Amino acid sequence: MKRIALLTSGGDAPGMNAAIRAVVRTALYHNLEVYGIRRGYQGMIEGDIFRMETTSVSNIMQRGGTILKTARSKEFMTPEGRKKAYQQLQKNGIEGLILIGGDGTFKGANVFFKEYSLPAIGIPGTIDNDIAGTDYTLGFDTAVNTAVEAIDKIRDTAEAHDRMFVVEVMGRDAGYIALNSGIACGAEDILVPEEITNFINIMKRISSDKRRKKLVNIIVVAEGDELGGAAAVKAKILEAFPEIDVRATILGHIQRGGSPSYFDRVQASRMGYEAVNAIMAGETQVMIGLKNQEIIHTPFEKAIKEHAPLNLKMMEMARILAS
Ligand SMILES: Nc1ncnc2c1ncn2[C@@H]1O[C@H](COP(=O)(O)OP(=O)(O)OP(=O)(O)O)[C@@H](O)[C@H]1O
Ligand SMILES: O=P(O)(O)OC[C@H]1O[C@](O)(CO)[C@@H](O)[C@@H]1O
Ligand SMILES: [Mg+2]
Repeated sequence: MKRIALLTSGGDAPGMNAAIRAVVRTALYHNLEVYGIRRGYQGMIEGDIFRMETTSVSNIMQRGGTILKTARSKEFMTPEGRKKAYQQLQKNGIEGLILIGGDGTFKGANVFFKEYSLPAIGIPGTIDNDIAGTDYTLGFDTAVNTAVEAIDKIRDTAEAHDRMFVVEVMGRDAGYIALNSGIACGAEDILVPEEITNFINIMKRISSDKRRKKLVNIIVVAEGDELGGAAAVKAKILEAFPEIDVRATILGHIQRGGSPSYFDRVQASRMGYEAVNAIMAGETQVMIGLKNQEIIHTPFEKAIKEHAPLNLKMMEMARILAS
């Protein structure tokens, strides 16, 4: 293999730039030519491809976002779109791909490989931490720390006013950010999509807190919880307790930005380095992941079929510790 290409796709995540740097520098060390594709699969379709050198990745490790930009491409979901993408890769002599993204990105890679047999290696980059076959996805650590800093600030004002807050964190179908930021901030309740929320229990807890004059309450809800987000949960609380002073806050995209933590930078460096080694060794359709702190290779098929399980024992622990 002489020439590979690299892209970031789906939601951006802190640490993507550190992974890009690791891929480019490792590839160049092994005399592989490396091309960057801007805006994920959409840029692949449009031929937005450029040669990368060692200086292309200088001074990017500490930056959030992705210098390659990212996108969600509807066109790549169609056979015609993927055909155009393949033609662009052929035109540029690309023999292998390294993809940094979430489960959707690897689903796309899987379909693409079935059609065109182009080798591809994945690096899990999503703040959601929801990919099976890895304990960790890039960006999760930074995103949780951002959420924790924000919720701590919300608790200050909640304490000052004796108020209840419902705080919505990201997680379309995953409760990792909610569970971990909730534990770290001592949230009184944590609502996640992986567990059916028992609202009766929440009402019982609020009644008992009221009896013992505990008025400050933080409820962390993942955006994908079946009850709905912060606004829906607030409305349900007011239905049951119209007298309670409650506010809803949506943390939103603040969780996706910012300088990556040391942990995200180190894991991104390890994964980027390993992705190049894997593609050079002739591997394909595997995602580089972490299990028990060690690098592992997981087939895309497995990574996309399952949802990473949430440790529900930690939900129970969180309830006991916050009681
Ligand atoms: N079944 C599929 N077939 C072809 N392409 C797909 C498929 N699923 C996803 N893709 C492509 O991958 C892109 C990224 O997927 P998606 O938007 O789900 O984000 P992701 O990679 O899961 O990241 P995140 O969840 O962190 O935002 C999609 O915009 C689409 O172009
Ligand atoms: O606003 P966008 O870019 O569609 O992304 C929102 C989604 O992306 C994620 O943050 C993952 O990156 C999800 O948790 C969230 O639902
Ligand atoms: Mg996803």
